[in-house]
Amino acid sequence: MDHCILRVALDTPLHAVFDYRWPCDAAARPFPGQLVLVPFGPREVVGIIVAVVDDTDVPAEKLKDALAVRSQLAPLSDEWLALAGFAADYYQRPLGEVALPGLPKNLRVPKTVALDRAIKKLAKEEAPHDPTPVGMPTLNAGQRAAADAIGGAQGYAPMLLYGVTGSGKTEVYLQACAQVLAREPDSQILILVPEINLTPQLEANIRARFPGVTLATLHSSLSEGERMLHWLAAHRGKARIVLGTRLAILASLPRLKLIVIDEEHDPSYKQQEGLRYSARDLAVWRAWQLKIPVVLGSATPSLETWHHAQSGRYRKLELRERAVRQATLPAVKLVNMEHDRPDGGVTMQLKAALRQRLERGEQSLLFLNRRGYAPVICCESCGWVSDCKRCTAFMVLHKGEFKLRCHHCSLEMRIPRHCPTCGNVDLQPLGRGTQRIEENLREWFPEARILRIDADSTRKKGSAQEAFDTVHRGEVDILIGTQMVAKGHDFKKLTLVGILNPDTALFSQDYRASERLFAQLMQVAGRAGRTAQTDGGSASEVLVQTRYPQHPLYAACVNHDYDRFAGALLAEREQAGLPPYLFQAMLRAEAPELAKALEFLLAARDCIAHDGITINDPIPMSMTRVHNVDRAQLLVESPSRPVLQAFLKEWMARLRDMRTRVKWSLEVDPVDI
Ligand SMILES: Nc1ncnc2c1ncn2[C@@H]1O[C@H](COP(=O)(O)OP(=O)(O)OP(=O)(O)O)[C@@H](O)[C@H]1O
Ligand SMILES: [Zn+2]
Repeated sequence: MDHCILRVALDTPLHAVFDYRWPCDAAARPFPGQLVLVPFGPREVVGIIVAVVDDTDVPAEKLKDALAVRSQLAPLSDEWLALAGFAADYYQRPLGEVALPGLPKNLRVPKTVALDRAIKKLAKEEAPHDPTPVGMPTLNAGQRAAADAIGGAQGYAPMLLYGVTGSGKTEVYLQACAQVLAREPDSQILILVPEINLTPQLEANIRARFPGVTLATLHSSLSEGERMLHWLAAHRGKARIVLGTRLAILASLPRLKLIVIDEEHDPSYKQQEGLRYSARDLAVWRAWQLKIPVVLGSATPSLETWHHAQSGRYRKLELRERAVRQATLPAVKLVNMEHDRPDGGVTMQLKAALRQRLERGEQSLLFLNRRGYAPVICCESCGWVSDCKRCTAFMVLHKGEFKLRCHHCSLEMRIPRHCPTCGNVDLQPLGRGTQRIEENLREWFPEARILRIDADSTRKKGSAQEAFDTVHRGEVDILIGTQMVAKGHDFKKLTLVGILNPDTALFSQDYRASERLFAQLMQVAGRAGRTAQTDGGSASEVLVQTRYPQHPLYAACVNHDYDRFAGALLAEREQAGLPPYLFQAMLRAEAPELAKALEFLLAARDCIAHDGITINDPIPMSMTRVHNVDRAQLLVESPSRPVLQAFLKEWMARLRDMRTRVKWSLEVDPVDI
């Protein structure tokens, strides 16, 4: 028998593809995109065939045989391989490290039991496809125009759906989907949401509207069995709508015809470890590659997207009003904490507003982006504070569990009974987290039904969903939560939002902080007043507690004036030479001692000529130490993306050759500076 050479991408940090021999006749060669089981060191691993060739430079005695080709699975398409290839190139990672983690775990194991079972199960479920939507509401003129623009778009068409909170962007997506599904019987649509908690609401909407359409979801809380089935349904073209979080951008979708990115401004679209990709940016590339439309929806678009919309690169579709008749944007009011001094974190004015809502049976939401009871405890007699011994951070008080916990390295300890340095027994919590506000609320409003939603209260699988359902059913009077409650949710009975302590972000050294704060405030404010007021109901309002009521960011919030605020920020960025007018990459280094990390970064800076590139000085990261390692960073900038990309490629090759024990990584288009 003859043989061929399979060139295989494997999930390893090595920047290479690996050749294997595969005995077969010329007519029965495997295809690129097929999965293959190969020996790799002492293990057997699954890789992706990227090419099938006749010869290899690997000497015959070293060349190993591939063990099995997964012929029961159709090959991943050339387009999918190109997408993974682009992501690998752009983010400077090996192809296998990008492509393989995008596949369900059960596909990447030596045994095929799970795969075979899933294939059988899917074959049994063959359902007729009927794209006819049911119960579609009548759209208002703005929604209609937007839905037609999206549904009717042909070829590569990036669009920004810029619609105020509650303007009914979801309906626009659904109607656009209906048009695409009706026009192209085989088509697939990918819808991304930033956060897993937003999937159930949208999933229910989609199922209700398209009962004859197969929907697959892809997010991190699926079991491996479910993930395999859903992934396979997408890969085989059976799932017509795929709804997922950022990882779904790498789903195999052979007949993809439309991509929707909801809440496109959300930082969760950026993966913050390993392959640090932006699902939004990859979505736009994927649309360009496939020559299909892509919609980015938001009430507070990212400045990158806004910039493209202003320059005409993206088409701007606008929804200026709330979708529900008589629902209006809430009145945003600033409460000056210098005059109305908060007691227990809440001002008199906000307390009165809460009481009024309670009396009327309406819901309120308090937003505080800090979980735990108090961010730190201290000794008032000697000044001791609860530092984490492993991080540049405080140990947060979790009173109910009698624990101090570091939110960065997860170190836990019992709350000390007395000060570790002076023995004083009177240790005080400083500042407030959501748990402490919850405790205060229960004291002030003993009759109210109070619910806290944050990462701590929703640890158990399914508990977040349960909590949100409770709110939707109207069984909560006051909801207190972190950014988890701020996004996308359509709370129908909410008429008051209180924002407790937003000021700290005003003085951050990260130039993106104000963009983020503004978006967050507008988003959380947007949860209020989403339905028409019945007679006697309260007008919806948002109270922002601040010490800086003069700050222009708050003025923009009061006026719901995203346009002007974004315009001003963009002008500032242009003047200061910052993204989106400049392109960046961040090299980070970690070592047990800061000096070693800085030393590596200095060597990295000096190891290469860099025309057209600015390399800044290495600096310690603002949170320098995490889990006993010190971290430093080096920012690289260029006004030209291609110039930066070419430089990074060469630079990374040099760094990989450099012998160092320092752990380093590169982030392209960093979001946290
Ligand atoms: N044409 C319509 N007629 C009546 N109600 C509508 C219409 N379109 C949307 N709605 C309702 O308006 C509410 C807000 O819609 P949706 O949640 O889609 O807003 P959104 O634009 O996504 O807001 P956000 O940016 O805050 O997430 C929903 O309750 C929805 O059912
Ligand atoms: Zn720590």
